[in-house]
Amino acid sequence: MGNRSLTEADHALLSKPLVPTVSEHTQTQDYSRSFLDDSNTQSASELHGSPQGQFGDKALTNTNRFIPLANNNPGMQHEMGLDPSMRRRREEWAERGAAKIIKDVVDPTTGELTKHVVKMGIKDFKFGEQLGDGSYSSVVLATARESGKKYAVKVLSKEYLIRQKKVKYVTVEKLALQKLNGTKGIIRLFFTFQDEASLYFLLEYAPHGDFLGLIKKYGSLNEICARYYASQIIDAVDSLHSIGIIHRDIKPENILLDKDMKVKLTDFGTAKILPEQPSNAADGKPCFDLYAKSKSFVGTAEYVSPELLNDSYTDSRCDIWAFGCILYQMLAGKPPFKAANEYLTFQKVMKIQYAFTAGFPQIVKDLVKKLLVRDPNDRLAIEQIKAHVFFDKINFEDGSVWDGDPPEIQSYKISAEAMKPPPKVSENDTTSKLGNLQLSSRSHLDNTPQEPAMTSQDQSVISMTAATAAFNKEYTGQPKMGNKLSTFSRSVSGNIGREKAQRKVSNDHTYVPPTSVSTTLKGKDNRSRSSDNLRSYLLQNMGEHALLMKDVEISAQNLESVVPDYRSSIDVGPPTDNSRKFHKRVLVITNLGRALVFTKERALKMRKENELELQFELKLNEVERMIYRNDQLLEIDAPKTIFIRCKERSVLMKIWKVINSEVNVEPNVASPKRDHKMFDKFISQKSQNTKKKNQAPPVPESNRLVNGLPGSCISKASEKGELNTKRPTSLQTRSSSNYSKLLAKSTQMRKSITRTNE
Ligand SMILES: Nc1ncnc2c1ncn2[C@@H]1O[C@H](COP(=O)(O)OP(=O)(O)OP(=O)(O)O)[C@@H](O)[C@H]1O
Repeated sequence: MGNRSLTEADHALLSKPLVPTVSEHTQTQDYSRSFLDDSNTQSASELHGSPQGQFGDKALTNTNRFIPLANNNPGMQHEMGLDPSMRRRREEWAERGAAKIIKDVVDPTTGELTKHVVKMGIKDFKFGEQLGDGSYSSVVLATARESGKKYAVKVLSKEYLIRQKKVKYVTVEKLALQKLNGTKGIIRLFFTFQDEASLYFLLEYAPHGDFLGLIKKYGSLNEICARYYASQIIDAVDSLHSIGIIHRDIKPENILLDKDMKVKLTDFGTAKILPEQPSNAADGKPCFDLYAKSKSFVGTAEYVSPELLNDSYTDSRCDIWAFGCILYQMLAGKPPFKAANEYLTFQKVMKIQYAFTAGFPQIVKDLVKKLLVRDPNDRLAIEQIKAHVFFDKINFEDGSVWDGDPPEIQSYKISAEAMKPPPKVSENDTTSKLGNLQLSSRSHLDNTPQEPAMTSQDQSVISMTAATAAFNKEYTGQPKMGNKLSTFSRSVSGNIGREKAQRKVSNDHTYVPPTSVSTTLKGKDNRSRSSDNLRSYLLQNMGEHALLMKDVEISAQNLESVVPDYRSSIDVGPPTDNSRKFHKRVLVITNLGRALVFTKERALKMRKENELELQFELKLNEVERMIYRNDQLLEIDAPKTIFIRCKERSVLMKIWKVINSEVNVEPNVASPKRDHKMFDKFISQKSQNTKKKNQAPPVPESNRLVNGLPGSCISKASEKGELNTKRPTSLQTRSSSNYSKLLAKSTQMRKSITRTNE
């Protein structure tokens, strides 16, 4: 044992076994009384004379964790070789640390049902494989000797908990799980017991592992799967919040999949249990202040909310942020904020610097954009999430979200459907859905009403149609390059700014095809109308939302002059930082063939950036062939022919790949010299170069940040480079003040390194 003297909480933990917490109804068991008695509570004086010191120290000499070994008869094996006093201690602990369960026993002769108190401890289970490893526990599969039922046992070393000052996490976890007992979507805690070295949480076994494993296995999840799991996750989060519990570390590893492949949230060690507020609600429902600020630095870098990093607080809305990250991850296969180390990840989160992957489904994108919002007040509330058009077919009220069979797991594949803008939902529909979700009954909405004036659906419709209308309007005028692009370019500040800008252009929420456009810009003559090398003309409007442009041509020369640092960035995303500049050059080809080309120009003197946007749409099912005219020009033959010229061959290749994945048209290589191999070679070279360019500046060995913190703070294991292969770990080991100091230090260090490199 370490030298640190025990705190009151430590004493309590060590002396008072964690007692049964929940009821488990089986034929023979009745655990309806979750807490039986405290008779096994040990006094402080007893504690000092307890076997803890001797046995615990011995058991924990080599490891911080005591993990029960897979065994068939631990009683026998373990007792062998123990000296009599140790054996006595062990027996004492088996008695003292056992959980006491009330069991219904049927008398075989009389048939009478009587209640028996049964003690359950380590000896009652066969331990099997290790299921997982957390930052302060190991989780092992256990089979009840009597019933053969499988459980997951979370094993926590007492000494480790005390040494690492994590006793309170265990207490919180136990209390939270007790409070949540029986709640859908939450892992069930049956009971807890302890022996001299460890605490044991007997948990419901989730045989399908964690959600991260599922995403990794399939690479991503399609919309159907994402909807299924996201609806369960958000419903579970809703339940937590309504019971006054904030999870604060929601991430795919903490979402388990039970035997029916349904969601079970776990790991409540860093949860916040809110005190109940006086309620005058007629239904007598408990009331909690879900907006109460908490300053603890908890969570996991990739899922931590920006308010914790920027303003050092969180409230229940950090769970909504994490939900947004996970939703993104389901479709994209990776979290939105991810960098080489925690420090860089934090930087991204703080700046809300993320980008949607190419082909990200529009409807989910619309929702994610409203979740990954810096200001928690602007983030959708749970009721608004549930009312989002993505969950249109989900009934959150009747519990059916938990009833249906899970869909066949499939990875996300771009489709024409996915690229459609989110359907317009009338305000009435949304209001009634929100109403059905009993908005008013939610305490956090009672306390701080959010303004659901504009639904997410409305906003997205504005966004999409206004973008098109804006484009049409601007493009029928004189498209100009560079600084002259006054009407066409815009400085974008986040999605909201962007939508506002678009709304300015189109005051109407619905898109009216601008028929005049097709007549003003028609035929090859239009090329000469352009004052620069960027030529485009609109042939006709197809359908309600389609905008078909022919001969969109961006000359390599032009691209170079407009975008000196134009690289093969194929990505889509909102402006990527908060400096009100649109930094990304984006080319997106959607399945509707809607291509957006964003470029930027930095006028050095003016320190201004201009953005240029081109769009065209073509119907993929009408694509007949694609031809590489040369390595900078791709011809797409459909009823109308589209030429895309771009200096970047990899861009063209990507376009071809995206279109090809839908239409299966082999590209003809016009020039025999340039075959696919050449393209591939070029692409791999290019991506290597791009990777190099995008890498963070080299950090001197001595100053290297490990896990976001100066290397000196980190143990050797991390320095060996295990960091990147590890799953994201929770930050709960650092206290808020320590963390702030370290973050400040690493920020400072980073700055000086960057300065040096500059
Ligand atoms: N009930 C369960 N059934 C199956 N596997 C489980 C169960 N509980 C936990 N696991 C596995 O063990 C891992 C660690 O569990 P858990 O997150 O509860 O530990 P922790 O020490 O609290 O971790 P963290 O570092 O996230 O705080 C999980 O990611 C999961 O893979």
